[in-house]
Amino acid sequence: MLLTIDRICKSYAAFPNPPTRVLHEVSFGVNHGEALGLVGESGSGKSTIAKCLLALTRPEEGSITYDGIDVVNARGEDLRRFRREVQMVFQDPYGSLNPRMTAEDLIGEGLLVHGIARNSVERRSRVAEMMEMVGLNPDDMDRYPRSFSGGQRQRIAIARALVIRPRILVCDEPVAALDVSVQAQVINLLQDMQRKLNLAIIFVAHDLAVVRHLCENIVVLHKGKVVERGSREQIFGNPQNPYTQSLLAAVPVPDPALGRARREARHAAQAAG
Ligand SMILES: Nc1ncnc2c1ncn2[C@@H]1O[C@H](COP(=O)(O)OP(=O)(O)OP(=O)(O)O)[C@@H](O)[C@H]1O
Repeated sequence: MLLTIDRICKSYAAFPNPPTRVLHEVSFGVNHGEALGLVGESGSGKSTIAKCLLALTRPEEGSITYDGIDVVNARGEDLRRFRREVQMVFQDPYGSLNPRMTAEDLIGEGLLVHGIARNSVERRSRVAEMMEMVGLNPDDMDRYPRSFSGGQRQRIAIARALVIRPRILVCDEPVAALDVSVQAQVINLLQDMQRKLNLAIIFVAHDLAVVRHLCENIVVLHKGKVVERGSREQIFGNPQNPYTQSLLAAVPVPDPALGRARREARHAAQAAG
């Protein structure tokens, strides 16, 4: 496993009330090059997990291990390596990009911060190469975010994360703010990057339909607990947990026979208690 999350628990302070626990012994792992979907409704704890595994907040219990690094207690060179190799794309391409920075500055920032490009010429050429890779025109690198469309801004955010060649990309609802037609393009781009760069992707979403195309494995979260995890085929073809079944009921089914089989399986599971 490249990243292992082992029984993490997290509470938030709720003064004057006692702290509220929002994650209960959450465990899962991600392999090299794997796309994993983390799915659950609003408030189920997805973003809190993402923050824990990016070392932006600390769980009170449990451990997170990345390639031999104890993420919760990492310091110095270990923390720097972790911050370089595990990158993030946020939901809102409008809010996550500094409007005063050009595409070149935004995409090239990580090269500066991590001391990867030796000079501005090399940085510019790496930015141009990355822009091409994500389907942007390098001639546009002097433009500001406001002059790009929503989908293009998300491509800038993806290029910005990938330019320093991370091994894991954590995407927190990366297409939720985009038009449906643009969502598929961004998901295809992520899949393309996953394959080309042997990138592991943790794709956080409230909607199972969104993870279906990209993610080989899926973790279903409900009220801060993992209620089911399995391959895409297991989760979509033979879901065991009633909560997963209810999430699936909201996903449009292109194949009527599959829809019927799924309804029958759901009724059988309900009858069995
Ligand atoms: N900083 C905070 N302080 C107190 N409670 C918080 C904080 N952040 C999140 N919570 C609570 O923790 C729970 C999980 O929230 P979280 O944002 O992780 O869920 P989510 O599944 O990502 O939801 P969404 O899809 O709406 O972003 C919720 O009940 C939320 O109200």
